[in-house]
Amino acid sequence: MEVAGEPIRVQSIAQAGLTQVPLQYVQPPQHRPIHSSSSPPITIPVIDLFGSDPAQRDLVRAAIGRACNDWGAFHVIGHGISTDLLRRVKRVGLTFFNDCPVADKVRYACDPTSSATEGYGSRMLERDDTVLDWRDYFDHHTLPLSRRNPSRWPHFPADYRSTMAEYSDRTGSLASELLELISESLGLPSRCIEDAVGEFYQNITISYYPPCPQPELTLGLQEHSDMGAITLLVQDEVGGLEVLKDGQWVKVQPLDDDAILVLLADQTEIITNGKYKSAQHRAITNAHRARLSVATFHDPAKAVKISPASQLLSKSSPPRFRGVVYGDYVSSWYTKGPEGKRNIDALLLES
Ligand SMILES: O=C(O)CCC(=O)C(=O)O
Ligand SMILES: [Fe+2]
Repeated sequence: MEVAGEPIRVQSIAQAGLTQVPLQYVQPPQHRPIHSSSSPPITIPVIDLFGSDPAQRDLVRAAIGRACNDWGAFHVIGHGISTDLLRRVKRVGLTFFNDCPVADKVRYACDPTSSATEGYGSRMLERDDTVLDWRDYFDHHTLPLSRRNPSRWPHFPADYRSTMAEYSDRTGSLASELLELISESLGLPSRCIEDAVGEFYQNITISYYPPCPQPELTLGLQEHSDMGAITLLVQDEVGGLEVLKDGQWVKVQPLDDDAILVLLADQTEIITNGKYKSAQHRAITNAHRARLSVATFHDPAKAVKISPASQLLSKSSPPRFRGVVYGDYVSSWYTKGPEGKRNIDALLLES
């Protein structure tokens, strides 16, 4: 089932045909998903970017402002990334997980002794005592170009590396355009958030959630908000992502192939002084079908200090967060665990 000495991959457990999940994957009752059809009948906003048509910019900016305010998450269409590329990125990911033998996959294993290293893995946190996610992943370091080394990515299928590189370039530009619109929606200069973040450190994580014999006891990915500035996410048609809205978990229904989900992440919440909140989300599992998602994270460099934008501060609007060096934020996230939004909450100043 496993190559000797290699950490367990969830896909191998799923393929062993167990009827019960191993205990390490069983969530405590308060974190178990409620598997019912009673998800609130509300859906995440869908915003058409109209291919960046300047004539539509006012309209788009206003829609983005509302979605950031109400949800911290929204779908975009009309974003200029071709449906063909979105399909290809999901297809190469799925082909790697489904069709590459385990012995080949583990050649790309990430370093299990430290967090966020590039490659094929399963555990997210450094702590040993946490409940494990029902998920395997492949993490790619994609931007800046000095970090990008496609020889560390799967060689199979043949177009894997070129597809990921193309997708990285396209999502990097889209993230930049979205941060401009988000800044403008708060009356800030277009480059305000991007200037605070600095050059993007982009990572792309393909998550693979095998079918799970006990979906009611497990989570594919525990509840968290992403730690960087902005995440762009595509998922296949299976579904399983949920976003927390006013204390309720709302299913993010997969849309047509061309929609991309935008999730505001913690550094944007800090830079906007809490005017926009990062989206808390999680992935649930199902008993029947494997699910795939591709998350593209845009983060500051580790040395960058993030603080609320000065333009948003005044006597009547004091800073709500302490400034933080991004590398320290990341270390604390991986050692303490996300537990919802505990890491950003720890930076809140008394008001
Ligand atoms: O699989 C998903 O839909 C969510 C993935 C995610 O939240 C993440 O990788 O941070
Ligand atoms: Fe996430």
